[in-house]
Amino acid sequence: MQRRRSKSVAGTAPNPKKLDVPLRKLSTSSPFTFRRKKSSNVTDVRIAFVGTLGVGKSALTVRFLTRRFIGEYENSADYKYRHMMSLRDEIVHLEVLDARSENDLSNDVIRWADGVCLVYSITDLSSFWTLRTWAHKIRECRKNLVCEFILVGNKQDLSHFRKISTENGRALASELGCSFFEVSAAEDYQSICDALCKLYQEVTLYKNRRKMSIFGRVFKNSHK
Ligand SMILES: Nc1nc2c(ncn2[C@@H]2O[C@H](COP(=O)(O)OP(=O)(O)OP(=O)(O)O)[C@@H](O)[C@H]2O)c(=O)[nH]1
Repeated sequence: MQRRRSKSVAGTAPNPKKLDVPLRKLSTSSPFTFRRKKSSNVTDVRIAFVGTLGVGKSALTVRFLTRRFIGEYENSADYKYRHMMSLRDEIVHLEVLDARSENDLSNDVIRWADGVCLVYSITDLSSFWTLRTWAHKIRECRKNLVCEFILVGNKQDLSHFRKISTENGRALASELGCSFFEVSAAEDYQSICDALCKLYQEVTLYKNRRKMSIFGRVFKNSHK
C-alpha cells in the first residue's frame, strides 16, 4: 500500500541552523529550558535514529524535539536537526539525524554519529532482527572508535499486535551490550526522553574518557 506523504512538520525551530542535509521545520514551542551557561559547559553530541522502513524514526525524532506526535511524516530524505537542551545543569547541543534507511544502514551515518538509537517496531519481526546485523555493522565500521548505541522498541501502544516480547528486546540488548527501552512515539514523551538522555550520557562518558586518554598520552610523551 502506498504510504501517505504529508507536508513537513509545521512551524519553525528555535534558531534552526541549516546543516548539510535538509532541515525540517519544527514547532516553536520547545520542551526544554533554554538557559545560558558558560560556553565551557556546552557539549556537542550527534545522535542518529536508524531502523528499517516505517518503524517510527521520524515520529520519535519529532516527539523528542517538539513533544508532539503528528502521525504522518515526509520520508523522502535524511533530515538533520540542531537542538539545544538543558540536562542536569549542562547545556547540551544535539545534532539529531532522522536517517531514511531502505534495506541497509549507510556507512556515512555510522561514521557521522556519536550515538545511534537503533529503532524497531514491536509489531514488526524483521525490523527487530535487522538491528542485530546493523549493530554488528556499526561495531565493524567504527573499529577502534566506539559508537554508543541503545535499542528502542517503538509502538508500545500497539501491544495487541505485538510480535516481539519485552523479554526478547531485553535479551537482544544484553547480547549487544547496550541499554534497552520500550516506547511509544504516539503516546509517550518521557520514555523517549529517558532513552535519549541515557544515550547522551553514554556518549559523553566515552568522549571524556577518550579525551583523558589522549591527554594522558600527550602528557607522557612530553615528559619523556
Ligand atoms: N501506533 C503507533 N504508530 C506509530 C508510532 N510511531 C510511528 N507510528 C506510525 O508509523 C508510521 C511510520 O512512522 P514514521 O515515523 O514515518 O516511520 P519512519 O521509520 O520514519 O519511516 P521511514 O522514514 O519511511 O523509514 C506512521 O504512520 C506513524 O504515524 C507509535 O509509537 N505508535
